[in-house]
Amino acid sequence: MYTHGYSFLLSSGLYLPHLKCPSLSCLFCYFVLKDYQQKHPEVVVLDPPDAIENLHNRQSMLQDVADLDLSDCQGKVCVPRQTVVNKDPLSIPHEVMKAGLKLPLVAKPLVVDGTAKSHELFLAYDEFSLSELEPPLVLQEFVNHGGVLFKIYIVGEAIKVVRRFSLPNISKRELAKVAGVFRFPRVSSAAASADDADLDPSVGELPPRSLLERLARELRLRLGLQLFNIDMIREHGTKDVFYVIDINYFPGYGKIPDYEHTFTDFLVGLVQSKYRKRPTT
Ligand SMILES: Nc1ncnc2c1ncn2[C@@H]1O[C@H](COP(=O)(O)OP(=O)(O)OP(=O)(O)O)[C@@H](O)[C@H]1O
Ligand SMILES: [Mg+2]
Repeated sequence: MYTHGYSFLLSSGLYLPHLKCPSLSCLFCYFVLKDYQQKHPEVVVLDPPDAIENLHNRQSMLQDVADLDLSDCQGKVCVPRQTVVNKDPLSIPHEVMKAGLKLPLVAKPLVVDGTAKSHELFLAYDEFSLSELEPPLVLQEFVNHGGVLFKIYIVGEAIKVVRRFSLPNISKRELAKVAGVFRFPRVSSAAASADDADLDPSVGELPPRSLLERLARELRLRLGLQLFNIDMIREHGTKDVFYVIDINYFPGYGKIPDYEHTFTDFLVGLVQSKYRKRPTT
C-alpha cells in the first residue's frame, strides 16, 4: 500500500509495500509513481498523480467548484471571490482593486507543497499593507461564518462530516479600526473538534445531506479523485449559502470517527469490483 500523499496501488488484490515519504507532495514520489504506472499497466492507480497535482495550486483547486451549478439543490455552494498575484508585491493593492475584492482578505500562498510556509496565511485589513506580502499569492475575500468550519471527508462514495472551530467573524467596526496584515495560526491543526460544543444551531447545523451528496459526487467526477476532503463554511446570517475554501488530497482521516471501517469498506469494495470485472476463463 502506497499511502503517503498519493494513491493506493492495487495489484491483483495485493497491496504494494508501504513506501515512506516525509512530504505530502513530494516530486520524487510523483515521478516514482508515474514511472511505476507506466511499467505496470495492470496495476490500478486509484487517484492519478496529475489529478492530485491539481489540488496543489489554490487557484486550480477551486475551479471545479466555481463551475458547478447546484441550483436544483437545497442550498448554494460558491467559492470566495479571489485573485492571484504572481510577482510584484507593490502591484497587490492595484490588483485587488482591479478584481473588485472587498476587505478583509485572506492571503494564501498559491502553491501548497507540504511545507509549513505554504500554510502561512495572513489576514489583511487594509489595501496599503498588502504590499508587505510575498507573492505568488491567492487573495481571497474573508467570509464571516460564525467561527465554525465543516470538514467533509470523501472516501469513494462515503461522506463523513466533522465540525471544527475556525476564525471568528470580523465586524465592520473592527475592520474600520484595524490596519495591517496579520499572520494567523494554522487553525485546522490547533482547533479542537467543535462537534461536542454547544453551538448556536444557526452556525453549527450541518449542511443538508442531499447537498453534500451532490457536491461530493460532482467533485469526485470532475476532480477525478476518490480520497480527499473539502473545507466548507456557511456564510454567517444565511441558512444555506456555503463556500468551499480548501480541498485537500488524502487528508488526516484519523479525525473522523470510525475511520477504520469507512476505509476498509472502501478497500474491500475496490477489490470486489476488480474481481467482478475480471473475464471468466
Ligand atoms: N475565505 C475565507 N473566509 C473565512 N475564513 C477563511 C477563508 N479562507 C480560509 N479561512 C480560514 O483559514 C483557515 C485555513 O485556510 P485554508 O484551509 O485555505 O488554508 P490551509 O493552508 O489549507 O490550512 P489548513 O491546512 O489548516 O487547512 C480555514 O480553516 C478558515 O478558518
Ligand atoms: Mg484547509
